[in-house]
Amino acid sequence: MRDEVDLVVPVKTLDRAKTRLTSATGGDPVSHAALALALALDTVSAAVATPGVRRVVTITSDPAVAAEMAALGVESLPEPAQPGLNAALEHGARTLRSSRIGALQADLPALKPDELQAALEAARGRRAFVPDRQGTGTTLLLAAPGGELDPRFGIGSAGLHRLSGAVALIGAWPSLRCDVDTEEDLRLALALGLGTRTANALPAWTT
Ligand SMILES: Nc1nc2c(ncn2[C@@H]2O[C@H](COP(=O)(O)OP(=O)(O)OP(=O)(O)O)[C@@H](O)[C@H]2O)c(=O)[nH]1
Ligand SMILES: C=C(OP(=O)(O)O)C(=O)O
Repeated sequence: MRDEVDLVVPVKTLDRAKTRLTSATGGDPVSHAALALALALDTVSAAVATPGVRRVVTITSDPAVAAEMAALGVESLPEPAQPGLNAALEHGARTLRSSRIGALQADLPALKPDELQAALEAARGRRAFVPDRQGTGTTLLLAAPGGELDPRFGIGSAGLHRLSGAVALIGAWPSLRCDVDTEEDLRLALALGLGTRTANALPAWTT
């Protein structure tokens, strides 16, 4: 039987999301929100297309994000009363009660389903994580089957996940490791091949 996983994807409200990318869209809030939404939609579309992913649920209190996700057939849960990324992920994991749960960041616009699939298989049933391309952050965290997610996202999360006993998965998965926080990240993701929504929302300087 295939070892399938349910993924929780956290998405901030668009007016607060991706502040380090603000300059990329010249400070225009409408273009910025469109880019932040496109990053999340391309990430989630790739996750949905991954054979080992059974279900994807976003955690967001932004109705515009929830509506766009619903159009992809993806359910959204509102954020819990406790603020913060890890609280949102814990809430999602508790609500889903999946046999195997994972957390995927929502800013992977070049994500390729075959790379996500390869990482899921490399975990081989262990609690595991994929570091971002710099090796300091985390793009994917997987619980062991039946186990807790125990998310420790935030500054230096790769080290924190390692210290908490999760296995670091390092493979030739550039699209899975290329989270987009800055203009430089966006250029790298562009070179890897962006999803269509992000490609359409790109600022003028990329063309
Ligand atoms: N639901 C929810 N998602 C969050 C929260 N904080 C961060 N995220 C999401 O977690 C992922 C990783 O966060 P970051 O890479 O720091 O993204 P960000 O906070 O939008 O970007 P910056 O403002 O530049 O820090 C992104 O998908 C965010 O949307 C939160 O409090 N709630
Ligand atoms: C929250 C995280 O993302 P970033 O470092 O991209 O803000 C993380 O990697 O834990």
